[in-house]
Formats: sequence, structure tokens, C-alpha cells
Amino acid sequence: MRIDVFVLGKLKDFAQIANEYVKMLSQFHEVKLLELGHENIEDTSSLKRDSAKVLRMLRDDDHLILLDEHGKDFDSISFAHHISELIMTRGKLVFLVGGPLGVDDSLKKRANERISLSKLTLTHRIATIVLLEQLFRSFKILSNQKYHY
Ligand SMILES: C[S@@+](CC[C@H](N)C(=O)[O-])C[C@H]1O[C@@H](n2cnc3c(N)ncnc32)[C@H](O)[C@@H]1O
Repeated sequence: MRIDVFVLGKLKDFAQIANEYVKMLSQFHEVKLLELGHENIEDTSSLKRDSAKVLRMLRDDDHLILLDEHGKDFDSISFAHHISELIMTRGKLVFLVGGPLGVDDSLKKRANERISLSKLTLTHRIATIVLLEQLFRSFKILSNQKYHY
């Protein structure tokens, strides 16, 4: 199954690290990383336009997982099992990392779930890297392969 990771913002110098994880993840699942540059950080109305763009890209049966510091928190083992269950029971998984201003309410409403990577507020770039690393860790855990513990 393909997994999409949408980022509302540019990854800039972090793109190389993100792409390394995407390549490492490809042994388990095809992961498509899409940088959807946010329009204007100063202009909150651009949040609505960015959200509309994301909503147009989603199919009704896509399972949208919003990254949110206030979302549900997991340890790596429970995150791995959660991802495994979603892969088996849902449509395509789409992870969404918000931009510097987060995401518009329309995306919060559309999200099937919100997950937290920690209680700290991270930049969209760091959040994307942590998400990709945890996905890679999940698939290593699920396939009983050795990794950094
Ligand atoms: C700079 S943060 C935006 C902060 C903004 N105040 C908000 O309410 O979302 C950029 C994006 O990174 C992701 N993010 C940041 N910290 C996170 C965390 N601890 N757990 C999960 N996602 C996080 C979220 O998707 C967030 O929208």
C-alpha cells in the first residue's frame, strides 16, 4: 500500500534527509512525500487556500492522519501496531504535517485522527523527519528486524 506524507511547507535543507528515509521506507511500502508550499505565513487566509488544496487532493476513503502536538501520543511499539492496523483496515493513509501556522479548521474536521510526536512544538521540517523516522522504526519493529533501540 502506498502511504502519502503531505507537508504544508518547504523542507529546504531537510529535504535530503527526508528523501533518505523515503528511500529506506521503500523496502516496506511506497511512500510519497509531497511538499505543498504554504502560501504566505503572514496571511492567515492563505491557510484556507492551502487547506482547500489538500482537501481537493484527498479521496473520500483516504484515512487522513493530522500531525498535531495535541493529538494522541504513542510510544514507538504502540505506534507501530497502530500503523499496522490502519494499513490492514483503512484506505490509503495520508499523513499531513501543517505549516508554520498549522492547518485550517476544515482540515482538522476532515482528519480521521490526530497524532502527536511529542508535547513540544516542532517546526514542520523537524516534524516531517521525526514522522518518517518513526514510520521506518515501525516497519522495522513489525518485521522483527534489528534497528537502533
Ligand atoms: C510549527 S508547527 C505549527 C504550530 C501551530 N501553532 C499549530 O497549532 O499547529 C508546524 C506543524 O508541525 C507539526 N507538529 C509540530 N509539532 C508537533 C508535535 N509535537 N507532534 C506532531 N506534530 C507536530 C504539526 O502538523 C504542525 O501543524
